[in-house]
Amino acid sequence: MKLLIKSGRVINPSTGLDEIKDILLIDGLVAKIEDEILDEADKIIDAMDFWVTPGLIDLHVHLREPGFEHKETIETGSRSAAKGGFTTICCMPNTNPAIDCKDVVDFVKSRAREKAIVNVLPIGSITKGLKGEELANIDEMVKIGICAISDDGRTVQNSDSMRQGMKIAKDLNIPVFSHCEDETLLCGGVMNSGAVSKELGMDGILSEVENVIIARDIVLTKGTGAKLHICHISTSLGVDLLRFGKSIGANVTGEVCPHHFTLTDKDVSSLDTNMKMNPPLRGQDDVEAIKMGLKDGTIDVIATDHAPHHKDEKSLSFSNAPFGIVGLETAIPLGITELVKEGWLTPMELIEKFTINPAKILDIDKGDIGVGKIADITIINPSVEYKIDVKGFASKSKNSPFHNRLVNGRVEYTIVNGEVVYDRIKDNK
Ligand SMILES: NC(=O)N[C@@H](CC(=O)O)C(=O)O
Ligand SMILES: [Zn+2]
Repeated sequence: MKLLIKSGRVINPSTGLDEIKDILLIDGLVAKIEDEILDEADKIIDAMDFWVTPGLIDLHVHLREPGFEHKETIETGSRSAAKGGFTTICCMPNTNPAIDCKDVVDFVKSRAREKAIVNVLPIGSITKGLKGEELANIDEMVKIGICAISDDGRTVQNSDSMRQGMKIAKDLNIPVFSHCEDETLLCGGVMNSGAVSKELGMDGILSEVENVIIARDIVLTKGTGAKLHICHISTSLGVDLLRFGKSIGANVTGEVCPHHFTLTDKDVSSLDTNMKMNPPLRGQDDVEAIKMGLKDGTIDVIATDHAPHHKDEKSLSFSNAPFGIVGLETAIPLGITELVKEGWLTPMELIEKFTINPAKILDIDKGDIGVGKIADITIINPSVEYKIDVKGFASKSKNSPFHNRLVNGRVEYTIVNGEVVYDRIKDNK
């Protein structure tokens, strides 16, 4: 099988390449990257005016299988990923049962093999049942192929358990993804604590809830040397703590989600439950700090925290609805609209945070277009303007705060192992 991508703007952060090129893919691998390729091919994609980038990698996705298939399945989540331009996604273990032992890892891997159209890398839990105390059998899960450990959705409240988990992760050379929330400070909050929560009469979530654990885990990684990755940073001080951690040589990286650089707690005023997620939408100062952190390289990765919930669950009152929003199909347009168009990031810097940086954290040979490498590639129209429409989402769930939002940028093709798994025109007929 030969696939020829013609005349696209190839943006490859790992080599700094940003030029118009042709790319030939043969049998799942990149065979040539040249100014002009005249070889015959089974299929030709005209990528004129489009960006051709390494396949996007999402470190933070909730696929909900096993246990919550009414929200999403590995199959539908992978279709949503493909439509969003992601060729590799890491799935969080807060399923039922949790991904906390060999059997559940096996199950996820075999479902992914049968049903997923993108690469799915399971994340194992740190503690059994995500209960934050007794460690899961991390060693046996690593042997059969988890890419990281995390209790995401929860924090390992017990600092000693977290430290022991980090020591094991360090020995096994896998990263620890930390969802940062001190439950003793939480007090049942449902949105950011501040003027807006007061006005609405809603219980607030202090920034301290998040910041205390970010600080704790940086301290713990400084001691253990484990590779720590801070999930979904939403606060200004959280960005400063990450910057400080890096400055003292801690082995730490961090991610932010598109909603945290696009929206603020003012958007919660409507009490739309699609504005409810964890961590919550914060203040304008936090949004500015996140954008500064993205720009100066403190924040390594943009991840979606794709958290599908059924419409009946999101129809509950704001206080009772579950935390979380879908994100796979809106990440690239929000990144282009809010960060590139507004001058915060160059296209190269944006793509870096979706490709080579997450690949480095996972220590996998992806996120880089090079001759001989696996052909995972995303093709993006960066300028087209349109309104996001949740009805078109491939995800089973539609819980997005971005319905009807005017954006620029759209994924045209997603290619995994040299095969087109998403073709906008063909797949939306
Ligand atoms: N982010 C969320 O609001 N929800 C996530 C859990 C998580 O990522 O913390 C979920 O699983 O629904
Ligand atoms: Zn989380």
